Amino acid sequence: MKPTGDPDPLPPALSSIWRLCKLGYRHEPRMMLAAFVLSQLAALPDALLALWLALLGRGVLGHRPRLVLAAAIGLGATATATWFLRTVSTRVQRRFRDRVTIALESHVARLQASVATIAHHERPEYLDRLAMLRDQVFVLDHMYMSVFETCGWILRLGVTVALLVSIHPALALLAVAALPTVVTATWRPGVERVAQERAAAHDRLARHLFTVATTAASGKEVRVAGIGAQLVARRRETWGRGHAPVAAVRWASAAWHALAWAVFGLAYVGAIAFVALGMRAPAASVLLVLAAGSRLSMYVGATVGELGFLRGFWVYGARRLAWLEDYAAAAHQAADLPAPDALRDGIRLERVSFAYPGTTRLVLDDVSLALPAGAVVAIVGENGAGKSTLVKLLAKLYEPTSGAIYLDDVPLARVRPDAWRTRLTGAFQDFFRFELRARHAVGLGDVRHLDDAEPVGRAVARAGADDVVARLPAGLDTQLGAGWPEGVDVSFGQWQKLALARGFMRDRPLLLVLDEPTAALDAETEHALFERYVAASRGANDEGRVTVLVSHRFSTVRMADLIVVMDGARVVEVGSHDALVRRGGPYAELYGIQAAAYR
Ligand SMILES: Nc1ncnc2c1ncn2[C@@H]1O[C@H](COP(=O)(O)OP(=O)(O)OP(=O)(O)O)[C@@H](O)[C@H]1O
Repeated sequence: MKPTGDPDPLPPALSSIWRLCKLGYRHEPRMMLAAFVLSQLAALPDALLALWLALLGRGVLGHRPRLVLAAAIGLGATATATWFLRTVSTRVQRRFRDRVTIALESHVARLQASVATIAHHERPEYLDRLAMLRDQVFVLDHMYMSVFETCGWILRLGVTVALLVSIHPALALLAVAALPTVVTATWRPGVERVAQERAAAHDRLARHLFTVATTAASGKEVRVAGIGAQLVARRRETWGRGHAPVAAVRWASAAWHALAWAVFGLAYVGAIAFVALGMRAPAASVLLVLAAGSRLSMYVGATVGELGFLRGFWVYGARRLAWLEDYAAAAHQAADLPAPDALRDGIRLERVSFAYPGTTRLVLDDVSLALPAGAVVAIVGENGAGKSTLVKLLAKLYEPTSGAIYLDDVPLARVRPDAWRTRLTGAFQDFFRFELRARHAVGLGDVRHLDDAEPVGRAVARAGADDVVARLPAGLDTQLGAGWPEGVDVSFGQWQKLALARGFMRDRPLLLVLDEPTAALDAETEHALFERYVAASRGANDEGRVTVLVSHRFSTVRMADLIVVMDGARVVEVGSHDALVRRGGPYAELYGIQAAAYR
């Protein structure tokens, strides 16, 4: 299974449920066993109620006081045992669910984070699956209860059918008459789910519009543009468009289900007539058929209801989870090598082409390139030329569609993503604002040193972010983000400097990627920063670290050892600043335009 291929089918239902059960058992073996056994025990007394009623009838009609007493004691004990076992079972189940929910949530979060590429964050069909799984994970613990309940109902059903067969074997047909309800109940959730999944894209859009209309991040632009009312109206319309077909499917499936219940109702009346008039059975037997038959309808209803619930909701949650497990495992399987300790020759791209998952347009087209060990390489080109994409491929956030990247002679595709990530660091133009204490917002760049003052201070200095920290009321201990108690907001440029510091946390990376991390800073600050950084990079760099810098500012770019010029998904020129200027090609032209603007 290739992470960037067609959307993989979901794994089969039964094996997914079994995997989820094993997962629960691995985390909470004793609680799970106790919850299961208690739920089955709680089911038994209830199923025997019909038997006590029949005995009671026989005792009363036959004037047998002992039988009446035994049946009355049996009825009393059943009621008490039902209440007691249900109470204990509910408590144990609640504890089991609380614990297993935490385990499941952590499992899903770990799986998502462990998927090396970010393709699954960008493909609509995967996003829909993940969105549904994220919603369901908080309630996936109910699936265990649903499985236990189903077993309990089947147990009750078995006991009840046995009681009916003890009167006449043909009465087992009453259970057969309930089959149409089983069919419709298992069919309904499937068709409803398909309709719901079709509406998932509308749901996601509706939720996105709601977030845009209500959150602080977009608040300023929404108000200035005055689009609040339109956003609300579009949200309502999107939601309606997604849900009208779902409602239609629900009505149709409900009609079929009602028809199936009518079939069972007729069979029930027929069974009573058969025993009372056809067999001329004693009144106690008729009583048993009446009680057991009515219970049978309840048990069949509950079993199919639970099965339907299991199938319609929990099974798909379990299947999505199993899919995510397989997806994460497949992404890891292909990569079995450790990251190299040092680069001897450098990083090589051989005929690399790339189209974003779910699209066919090549945004990198047959790119071959050598990034020498120890070099500072700048990538330049117009907007959309493919610079950031190239950086993302080097960071193994995506795999090339064709061609390969090599670290010396080791294919990057074979290097374990987690191992490669420990040897690379970087800062991106679309950095994330971690609203934590400033120390942690920087320290996250190397979690091993999250709380170490010295490495954090060094990274702040390297990024030239001392001035940002100096202005924070409590220095590195300041909470960032105005939405938090005592939190402060900082400017975009200040956020960017902190993100840059985060990128400088790792001490000896093999690859440092700087994808326009200073776009919000003025040209002079950027220039000074890189001058310092390039000098440091050319100094102690035994590991052959390659620095890749994407920038639109030629005053910075010219400092690089090697400049790669990209245009329309292709590399059009490679060389040093002087060589490229002498050559008089696209680089010289772009440089000339920018230099003239500054004169
Ligand atoms: N996640 C994505 N899915 C689909 N297409 C994408 C995605 N990200 C980028 N693209 C497309 O890939 C092409 C190259 O984008 P890329 O971000 O690599 O360009 P760039 O040279 O870094 O541009 P800029 O200078 O504006 O940052 C663009 O046409 C862009 O629209």
